[in-house]
Amino acid sequence: MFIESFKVDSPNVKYTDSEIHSVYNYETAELVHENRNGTYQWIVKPKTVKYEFRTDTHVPKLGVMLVGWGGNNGSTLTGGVIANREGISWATKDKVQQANYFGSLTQASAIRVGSFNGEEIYAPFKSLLPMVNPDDIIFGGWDISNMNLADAMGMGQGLDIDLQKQLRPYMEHMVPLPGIYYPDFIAANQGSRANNVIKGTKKEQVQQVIKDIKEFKEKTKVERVVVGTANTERYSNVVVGLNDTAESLMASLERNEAEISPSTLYAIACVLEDVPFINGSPQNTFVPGLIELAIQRNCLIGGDDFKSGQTKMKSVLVDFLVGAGIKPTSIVSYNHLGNNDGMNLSAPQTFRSKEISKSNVVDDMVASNSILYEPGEHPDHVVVIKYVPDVGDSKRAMDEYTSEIFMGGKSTIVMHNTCEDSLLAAPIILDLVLLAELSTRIQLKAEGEGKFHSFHPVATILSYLTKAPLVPPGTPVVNALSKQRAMLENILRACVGLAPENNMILEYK
Ligand SMILES: NC(=O)c1ccc[n+]([C@@H]2O[C@H](COP(=O)([O-])OP(=O)(O)OC[C@H]3O[C@@H](n4cnc5c(N)ncnc54)[C@H](O)[C@@H]3O)[C@@H](O)[C@H]2O)c1
Ligand SMILES: O=P([O-])([O-])O[C@@H]1[C@@H](O)[C@H](O)[C@@H](O)[C@H](O)[C@@H]1O
Repeated sequence: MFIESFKVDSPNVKYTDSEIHSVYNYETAELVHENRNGTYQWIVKPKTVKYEFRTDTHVPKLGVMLVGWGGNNGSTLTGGVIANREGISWATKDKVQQANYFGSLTQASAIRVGSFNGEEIYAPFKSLLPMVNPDDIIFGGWDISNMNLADAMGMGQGLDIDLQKQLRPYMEHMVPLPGIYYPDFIAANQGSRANNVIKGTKKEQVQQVIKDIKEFKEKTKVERVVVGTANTERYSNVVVGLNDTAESLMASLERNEAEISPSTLYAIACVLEDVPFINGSPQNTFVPGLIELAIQRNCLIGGDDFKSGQTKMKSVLVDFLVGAGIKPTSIVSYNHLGNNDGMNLSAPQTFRSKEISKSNVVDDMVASNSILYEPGEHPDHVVVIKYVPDVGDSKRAMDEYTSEIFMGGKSTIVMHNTCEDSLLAAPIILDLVLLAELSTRIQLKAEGEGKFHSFHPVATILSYLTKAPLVPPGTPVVNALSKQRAMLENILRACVGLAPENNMILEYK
């Protein structure tokens, strides 16, 4: 059975007019290596840590400003939210289609709440804690192209024509603010777009972005703003004295250093303005100096690179294979597509950013099983992306997974996936901004800690949505999709006094 909402009745949770306060016993375990009876043994010591969570239940009016707003994903997301907000339906060659948020974890997935008269009860994921209603989001942002959002949506080829026609009146007046443009960081084929750029030094550009954010807040009266990047750049060189610390990065800004990328400049502006910043693109926007700056100023940053298609599937399949004791020995991921990101990725330097973010996704799963892999051993892993204009946003992905099975056997799994790239990514962007905003309303305190505090500013909680999760120094990177989703759901369950979903359903055993 499915219910729309619920409240928890437990001594571990208290609802007030302004917050949800919960107490949660976090069950974990620590190991010691001890000499027991003359031989060393690994001893596991279960440990319970009492946490308290406080969630501010005031849901703010949210503004979302996208870097690359006039791109395929930015225009598609904007159009999709307007279509949902206005209840637009449109004719396709198959049927009359209603607007929906399919592909969004927060808007279209469910959680198991418990049982009622022996029946399993499920509820919307978004019913766990008060979240922003995406229909209410106010969009804005920057682009190096001054194309209005209606025309940009048309270029994107993601949304049906009849829908685009209905959306045009809402979007044709939306024009991105001038962006920060340095051709060295993107493919040369992007140069023809650059007719809408902020002049001045890098410091002046940062100051302009801060001014843009302030003016956006004033004009729209939004209470909170979250910024996301949506444009692929080449990696920035990380250099001691240039961007390795917050101090060196800010000094480099003063010196107008060429190696500070546009996306890092936007990120600096956001951190200085205490605006959560999400990197949906593959490059290392978050150079060490920027990470240190965000930590110093306790400003949420999250990324990298939306996890939407091949890589999302890879983080499921490799987890299944390794978890089943099957040894992947080669993984070949090929895709071709014809959208502007595909054209941008046709340059070696920008492709390299994507190759990195798509390749590291199996590292944690491989490293978790020394029965299958010797230390340092890993599958052959190849990523190929080709630009084929004719297919537009309809990405064609082909993956081949070869594994060793029982007694020298071989298993080869081949997958083919065709999808509109922007229709996969847009709901991911939505989840990222909604969950980033929600996480800034959550405070926690472990036993022994004197006071409540926010989550660590490097938002590991968002890792389910990113190909290459950004984690605080020393934190393990988890890419397995099921673990990432369970982590996110269980943290939100703890905030409302529900136990982690352990799938044991002992009542039926
Ligand atoms: N399925 C997906 O579409 C998917 C999945 C994962 C990641 N991504 C990433 O999301 C990002 C956006 O994808 P897209 O399809 O919308 O790309 P896009 O090329 O259509 O849009 C990028 C936009 O950014 C603009 N831009 C470039 N440099 C800029 C700058 N310095 N400042 C402001 N604007 C700038 C461009 O003019 C363009 O309008 C890319 O980095 C892509 O790799 C997309
Ligand atoms: O999400 P995913 O399918 O693994 O990876 C995709 C790439 O293969 C594609 O070429 C690129 O344009 C998209 O931005 C996305 O990053």
